[in-house]
Amino acid sequence: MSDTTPAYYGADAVGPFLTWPLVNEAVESALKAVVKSSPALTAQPRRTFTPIGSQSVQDQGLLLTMPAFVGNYETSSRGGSSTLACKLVTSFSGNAQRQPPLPSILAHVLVFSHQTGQLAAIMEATDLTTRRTVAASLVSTKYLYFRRFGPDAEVTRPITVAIVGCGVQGQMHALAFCQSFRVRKLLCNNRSRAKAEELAKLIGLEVGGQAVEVCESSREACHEADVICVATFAKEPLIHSQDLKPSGGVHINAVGAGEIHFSEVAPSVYRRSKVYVDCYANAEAELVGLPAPITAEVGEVILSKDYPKEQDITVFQSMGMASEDACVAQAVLDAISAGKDKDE
Ligand SMILES: NC(=O)C1=CN([C@@H]2O[C@H](COP(=O)(O)OP(=O)(O)OC[C@H]3O[C@@H](n4cnc5c(N)ncnc54)[C@H](O)[C@@H]3O)[C@@H](O)[C@H]2O)C=CC1
Ligand SMILES: O=C(O)C1=NCCCC1
Repeated sequence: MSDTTPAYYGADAVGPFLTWPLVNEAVESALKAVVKSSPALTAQPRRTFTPIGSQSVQDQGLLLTMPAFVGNYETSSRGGSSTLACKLVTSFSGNAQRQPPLPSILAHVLVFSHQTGQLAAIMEATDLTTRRTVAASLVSTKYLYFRRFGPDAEVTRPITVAIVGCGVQGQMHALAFCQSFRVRKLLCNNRSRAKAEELAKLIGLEVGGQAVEVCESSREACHEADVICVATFAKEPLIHSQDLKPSGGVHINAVGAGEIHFSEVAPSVYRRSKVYVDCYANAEAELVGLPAPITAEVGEVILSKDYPKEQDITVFQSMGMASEDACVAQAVLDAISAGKDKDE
């Protein structure tokens, strides 16, 4: 009988493969694959939320189950690829206050053979989750912000970036945006100043010569920003219409969530904005009450090239979707087995 024990890949085994080219490509594939008109075959049922405790869901913790099949999606290395996976992820917003602190978001992805249904691998996916979420913001910023200024703007155009919320997501957004785009200034704000200062220090160490400012308020961080990334557990809005650059031409990656996904950004901002999502199906379930209509899925914009206008305010309402995790996990597995083949 063949060995059916799934391979286990811990964080140390997965980490070296989570490069920006790999993660960005896999996430862009997933964003396109969920679009109805795409040639890929995607099944991404609604994720489930299991609240732990009976008081405030957000304070107690959540377990999310996130299944997806993405069939026949495009990759540069393999042509058409398919993946079947389910991510199990917990969100405990109090973890950062523990001694020693733990990440608020912890995850594993189970990857199955899409031909036999056998469980092929279990992959630690905490860092994968962080990076694929940042990749969704990078890809969205490329197409929803930069492309409004022309085909090479993501390489040529300098931007000022605000990071509101300097936890795991905020830190990784800051690093990746400075490494991927021409960031002339990075403005950081966090509820506790110490975290914003920690991030400024990290950027100083990792990205030589980067101009960074720690701001007392989210307003101060946002007032001259072209691109804003907000990733907190705030239940009340942190970003208001009057905080934005008066000239318009602003893109917001709204990544975090309080009790609802859109709690960090004020209704006054949504009402002035074009709002884009990763996936309509999730939005139907998870963005009930969003104060503005949804303009399109990000994948639709990539495929149609129907970019926003220069002065538009755009919001990428990032919920996170299972297809992103499945495509990234599959790309990591492919890279691991390509490495093994080379060694043999
Ligand atoms: N859209 C997506 O795909 C994903 C979204 N997330 C969300 O991103 C957010 C941040 O996650 P992490 O960075 O991992 O968490 P974290 O705990 O590492 O960082 C959260 C940061 O937000 C700040 N914060 C918390 N509550 C706040 C409040 N009420 N007002 C202002 N600031 C507050 C904290 O000081 C902390 O620096 C969470 O809401 C999480 O659920 C996480 C993973 C994927
Ligand atoms: O997509 C994910 O993964 C998450 N989304 C919302 C918050 C927890 C993790």
